[in-house]
Amino acid sequence: MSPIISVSNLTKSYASGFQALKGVDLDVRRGEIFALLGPNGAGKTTLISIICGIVNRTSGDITVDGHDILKDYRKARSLIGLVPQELTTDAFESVWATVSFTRGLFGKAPDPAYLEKVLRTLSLWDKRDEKIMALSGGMKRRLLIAKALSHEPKILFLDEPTAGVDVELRRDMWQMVRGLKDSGVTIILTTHYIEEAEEMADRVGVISEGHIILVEDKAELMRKLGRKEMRLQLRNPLSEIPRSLDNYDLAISDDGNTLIYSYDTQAERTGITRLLKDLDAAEIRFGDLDTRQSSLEEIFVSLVRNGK
Ligand SMILES: Nc1ncnc2c1ncn2[C@@H]1O[C@H](COP(=O)(O)OP(=O)(O)OP(=O)(O)O)[C@@H](O)[C@H]1O
Repeated sequence: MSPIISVSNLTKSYASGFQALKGVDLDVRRGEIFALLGPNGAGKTTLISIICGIVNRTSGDITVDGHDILKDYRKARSLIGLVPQELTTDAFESVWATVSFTRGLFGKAPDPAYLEKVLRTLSLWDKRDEKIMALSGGMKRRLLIAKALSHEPKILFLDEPTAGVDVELRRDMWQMVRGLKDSGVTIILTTHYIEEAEEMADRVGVISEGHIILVEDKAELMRKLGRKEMRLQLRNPLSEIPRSLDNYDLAISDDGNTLIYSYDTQAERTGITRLLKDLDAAEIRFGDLDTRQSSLEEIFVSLVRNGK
């Protein structure tokens, strides 16, 4: 299937001369949730603003569902809903007027039943006659999403959708985004919260200093780069690791009570059986043992560090 968004060799230099994007290639697949991760200033907002036609590119090509975003701007833009980081709507408008107006801006015929469905999904139906200024922060965020959906886009961009949102609302928003995916909308989200990507994304792209340094299936990424740790609670504290165990990637906790063994999840052998034998030979006894897998956060931090 052809990608729904295709970006090739995209560059962006701002008027200041700063080069925010340095030759970005990216395909977004139809119907997926794609998470774009990157540290502050990496170029995430620049990239999505260019795809959405808010910022001009310097060079490169972008198509949205086959439509060139410059030559065929109106068509390309009509397929996209953008949820920006901040609300820019008139505070004196009502919720209903805002979503109706936005739909009209895209030249779509009125469809109160559709807008009602959107507002109900976002738990804003009861607030439809409220003025925006009377909404809570969480409701305002949901209104941004309702606005972005008002013209029935096929693609939804969410720029930091849950920044500064409490845990409960974050979970609600995740659920809502999953529901949108189920209804066939392709979703691209930028986020600082690795947990969000870990929870939601089908694929993850990492951007650093204007380069896409990696695009991968989330599950594959975690399998490939993930490391596991086995933690052994020692019966007697250790101050140093015996020489006989030099071949293992071992560390001791600060208090000396835990021995930590790191191993590759992809390696054919974990080395655990051999390690346990060698520990026995070195007369190191332990009580409890547990394992943990590295998180996407740890993977991300090491990627960005190495990608520089
Ligand atoms: N209008 C502008 N003029 C000059 N430089 C800009 C402009 N907008 C953004 N930049 C610079 O481009 C770089 C990328 O910014 P961008 O907002 O795309 O990053 P980001 O990855 O979205 O960051 P954040 O996570 O902090 O939102 C930054 O160094 C920023 O300072």
